[in-house]
Amino acid sequence: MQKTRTVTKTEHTVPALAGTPIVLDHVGFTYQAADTPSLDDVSLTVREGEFIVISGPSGAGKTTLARALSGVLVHAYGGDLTGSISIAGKYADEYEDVTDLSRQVGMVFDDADAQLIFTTVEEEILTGLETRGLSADEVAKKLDEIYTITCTGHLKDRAPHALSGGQKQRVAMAAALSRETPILVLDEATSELDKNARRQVYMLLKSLTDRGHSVVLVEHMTGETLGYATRMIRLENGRVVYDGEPVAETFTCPEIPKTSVPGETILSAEHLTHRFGEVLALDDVSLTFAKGEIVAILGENGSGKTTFVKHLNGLLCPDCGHVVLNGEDITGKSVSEIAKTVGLVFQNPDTMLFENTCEREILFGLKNVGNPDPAAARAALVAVGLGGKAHVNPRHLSRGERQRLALACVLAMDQQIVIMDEPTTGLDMQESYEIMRVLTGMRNAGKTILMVTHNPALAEKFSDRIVEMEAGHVTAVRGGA
Ligand SMILES: Nc1ncnc2c1ncn2[C@@H]1O[C@H](COP(=O)(O)OP(=O)(O)OP(=O)(O)O)[C@@H](O)[C@H]1O
Ligand SMILES: Nc1ncnc2c1ncn2[C@@H]1O[C@H](COP(=O)(O)OP(=O)(O)OP(=O)(O)O)[C@@H](O)[C@H]1O
Repeated sequence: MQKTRTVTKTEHTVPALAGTPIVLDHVGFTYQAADTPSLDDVSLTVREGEFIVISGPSGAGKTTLARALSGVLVHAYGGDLTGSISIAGKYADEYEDVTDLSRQVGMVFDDADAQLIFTTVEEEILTGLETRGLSADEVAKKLDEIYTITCTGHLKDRAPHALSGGQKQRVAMAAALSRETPILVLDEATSELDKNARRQVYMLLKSLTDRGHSVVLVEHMTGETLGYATRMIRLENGRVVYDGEPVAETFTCPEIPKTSVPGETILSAEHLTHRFGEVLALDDVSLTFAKGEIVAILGENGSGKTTFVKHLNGLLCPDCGHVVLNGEDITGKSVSEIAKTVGLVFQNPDTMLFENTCEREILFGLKNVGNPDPAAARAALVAVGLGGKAHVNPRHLSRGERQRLALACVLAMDQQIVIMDEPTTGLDMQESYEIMRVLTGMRNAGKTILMVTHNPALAEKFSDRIVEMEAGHVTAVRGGA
């Protein structure tokens, strides 16, 4: 039977202390569509000048905690809420709405697309600055500073929706920073940034906390935040299991034997060139891929990685050059024709999930290749650790769970070539290793795996070759593990 629930007002169990940025007192939350709580009796106080990093496995409740800390849980989500949330001296339900909250709390969530609404990058950033009552000179100076810090100046006249994934994240971050709110809550807001950009963001956040701002950052690459964060909170099953000094988290990297050697060439890209208007995204790129190998593609944001892989399954057609699959020129063929052999998991899994249960999601793809076998769908869910979620709506999964569901969809289709655009986004190191275990098993069975990643350590450890890209060019191809 369907339960009906609404958000209850937060209980005013502790005084909303003026001068204390955030206080959660015994907060519990169960989403309307869920049976178990996503937050369970969480109490914590965020003080001025703190830089808190929140870690935990996917589905632990980190995003839900970020929504509670920023107050949006009270104003934008249906469910059962217990305990009290106070922000900058007021209870969360005393704010009128999310806009009212946003004067105190800057929020950046992992889905940059949903946050970028203006027609140019400059407008996204200026809008925040203009809310602050600065003079025209001050606005111009701040704008320059933000461009420099977030490396977005060269994108200022571009349309935000037509940027690369990491470029969008940089702009969403720049827009939030421009408001200089006393509190910043960032939920996996650096997940698609290259390593250099991530470090720049951490440095910037540290400088804000040195000036008294409070920062809460949900992050899987916790090791990279050491030296910047002042406190670490680890969540598991909706509960705080660690709250203290930042520490290096330990993960066990599986030793997976390599039982195959790369075989004959299965796929080649020949002199691919692609322009988006003025932007030369790919410039004469040639690469070949063999049966039974894992190839990692690395490169800074906007270097052309996604554009390249979209040519390999027919999503993009080159201006010049060819794609050859199993000896046949497939340039210009449709995605559905190529899908029998080549599977692609997008950078943002949400763009490929639209059914109302996880099992149906996988069966949809299987129908397209003429094999709608529920047993194959279940086996794929088990392989990615979602065995218990067959009947759950994909929209009710956490980001990391959705990422794993997208992988299950291609796993079930059993294609010869699997391309994954950032397969471990939204996953912690342990879960990333588990994904690599699945991919390595496929490689050992003779399949070809291409993965775009911003995690050089994962690439070194698990790939047979590493391709490096820069400004639309391949700059290096070298051996991996
Ligand atoms: N809108 C929703 N409706 C129902 N259940 C939800 C909803 N959003 C999240 N959940 C469930 O709440 C639990 C916690 O999700 P949450 O997104 O907070 O986890 P997370 O730790 O941020 O995970 P990730 O690292 O994968 O993003 C998950 O089991 C998820 O399936
Ligand atoms: N639809 C589009 N319209 C215009 N320009 C685009 C479009 N998609 C990508 N670009 C531009 O093409 C270049 C390459 O983008 P691409 O998405 O391939 O980079 P990427 O290496 O995958 O980056 P990231 O690591 O940020 O995901 C970037 O300058 C980007 O702004």
